[in-house]
Amino acid sequence: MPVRVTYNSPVPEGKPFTVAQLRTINFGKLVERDPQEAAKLLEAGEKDGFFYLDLTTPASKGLWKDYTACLEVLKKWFDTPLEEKTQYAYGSDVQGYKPIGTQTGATEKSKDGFETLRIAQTGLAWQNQPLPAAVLDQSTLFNDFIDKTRYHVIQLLSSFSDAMGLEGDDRFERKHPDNRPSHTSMTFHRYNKLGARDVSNVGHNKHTDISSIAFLFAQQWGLQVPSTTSENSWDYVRTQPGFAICNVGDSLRFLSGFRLRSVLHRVVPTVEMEQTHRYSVAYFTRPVDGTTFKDSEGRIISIQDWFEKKFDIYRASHEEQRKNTMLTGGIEDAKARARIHLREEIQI
Ligand SMILES: O=C(O)CCC(=O)C(=O)O
Ligand SMILES: [Fe+2]
Repeated sequence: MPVRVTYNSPVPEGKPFTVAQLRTINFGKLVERDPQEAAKLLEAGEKDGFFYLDLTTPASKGLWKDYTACLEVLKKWFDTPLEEKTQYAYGSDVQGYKPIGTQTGATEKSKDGFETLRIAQTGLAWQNQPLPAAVLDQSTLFNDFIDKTRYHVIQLLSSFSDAMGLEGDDRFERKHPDNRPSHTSMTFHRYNKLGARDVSNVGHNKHTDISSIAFLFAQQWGLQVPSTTSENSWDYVRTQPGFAICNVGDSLRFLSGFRLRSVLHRVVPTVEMEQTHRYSVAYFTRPVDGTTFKDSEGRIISIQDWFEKKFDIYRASHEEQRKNTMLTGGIEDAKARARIHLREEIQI
């Protein structure tokens, strides 16, 4: 029986849709080093690869509030003319502006439907690729937001290490020291509403993330993960205020010897996006430069190489993307897909 709900639907009224049921991890309990919560985190990492992180306790230091304040700044900035925004398009995949349509879209032959402003880990201070004044004028706010998000991610990495019994240099957080360069980046996305993009610009094609952990703030429908039950069908990920949506990326999958799951996901236009832009903010945490691991093609590869190859694949044609395991990490077969433990059928 469909469940009655009170929130908006991603699809036109009366049409059914399915929602992935993810585990929720309490950040406060991880900080207290509660072994049961760390075990639950490990289970979420092994089985689903995606989980909610409850940021509503004091342990989160007001992170959600910082996110909403930064988002307001970016919403205004995204509304400035394209010529203004392209001044910040440095061709970098960690810093500055990316216009719409540079990657493949969610449907065959389409291009992506989102623009981004990226802030590299130390990017607020970069003189050679400066960020827009709107961001630099609020650098304390943005620095706080990045630092607090990072604090959460390092805790997650440390809790994964605890739950897996890792010691010394094998611990995941040890691959992410603050004082070494990395390709970590805070990324603000705007998925343009229908009138503000070409119809051939469609969402964000299926992929796994390069990151060790991707830490997502979103308040609107659009994100999907593969359905547990049928090939080629997808479940929506529900957003909840005060909760981040976290996922394991390729780097952590590889560093964990394939024990943790890096899950396929994509973003599709929703009914809301006929009228309204969709915004999401992702902190893509990447191990420091020089970190190596065995990838899904069996090669020993550095994080910088994986990063470059993966971005080439994000930009390649759909046909090119199908030629190897880089885009999806080789996890598209039915067995690998059928892991997220429950789903809910909904009709509004
Ligand atoms: O916008 C989202 O909800 C997810 C974005 C995403 O998957 C990505 O940028 O890698
Ligand atoms: Fe992603």
